[in-house]
Amino acid sequence: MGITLEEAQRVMAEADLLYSAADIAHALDILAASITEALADKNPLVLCVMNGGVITAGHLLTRLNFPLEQDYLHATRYRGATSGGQTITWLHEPETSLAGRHVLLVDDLLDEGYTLREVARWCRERGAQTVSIAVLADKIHARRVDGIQADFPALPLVDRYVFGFGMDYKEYWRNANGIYAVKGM
Ligand SMILES: O=P(O)(O)OC[C@H]1O[C@H](OP(=O)(O)OP(=O)(O)O)[C@H](O)[C@@H]1O
Ligand code: HPA
Repeated sequence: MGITLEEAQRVMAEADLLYSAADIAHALDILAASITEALADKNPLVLCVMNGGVITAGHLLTRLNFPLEQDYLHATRYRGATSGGQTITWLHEPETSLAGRHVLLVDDLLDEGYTLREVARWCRERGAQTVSIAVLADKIHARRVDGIQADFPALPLVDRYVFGFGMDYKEYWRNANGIYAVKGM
């Protein structure tokens, strides 16, 4: 599953930049304003969906200037591959009780939707009063499963395989400070 350093370097050298760091910062400002309007008086529990959600959650949280609690979960479908099955693997459940809470899930990407649909269902099953979803990137295609959409999408994405700002190409380049599309994918 791993790739060589040379492949990682080649993928970056050949990639198309879709959104720069400045584009993302601007989109996150707007996203934070929408979330503030909806949740500022709701004492929300913000759950970062690891791993991909970590950078978006970090940048978003510093823009939310109201009382909230924060925790994380790790649910994965792709596990370092570039295509995933329909089964979600839980690697970590949040410690904080969800009962009666307004839960905001924060992730990098809504693609086919299996991951966040399952995570949202799991949160409701544990008694969350409401579950809303914030994503940095909302991929536009017809493969989205029924019953899932982002309440707070920051940026629309073309139907290509992307990396950066939390999203990985075979576990590399989550650290890229922008959103890039892999050449030919
Ligand atoms: O909408 P979907 O088609 O389900 O795909 C989106 C999910 O896939 C990625 O996670 P991944 O399973 O790669 O786990 P990771 O965050 O640990 O990389 C991403 O962070 C989303 O959670
Ligand atoms: O395009 C993608 N990039 C990275 N991770 C992903 N998980 C689902 N789709 C993607």
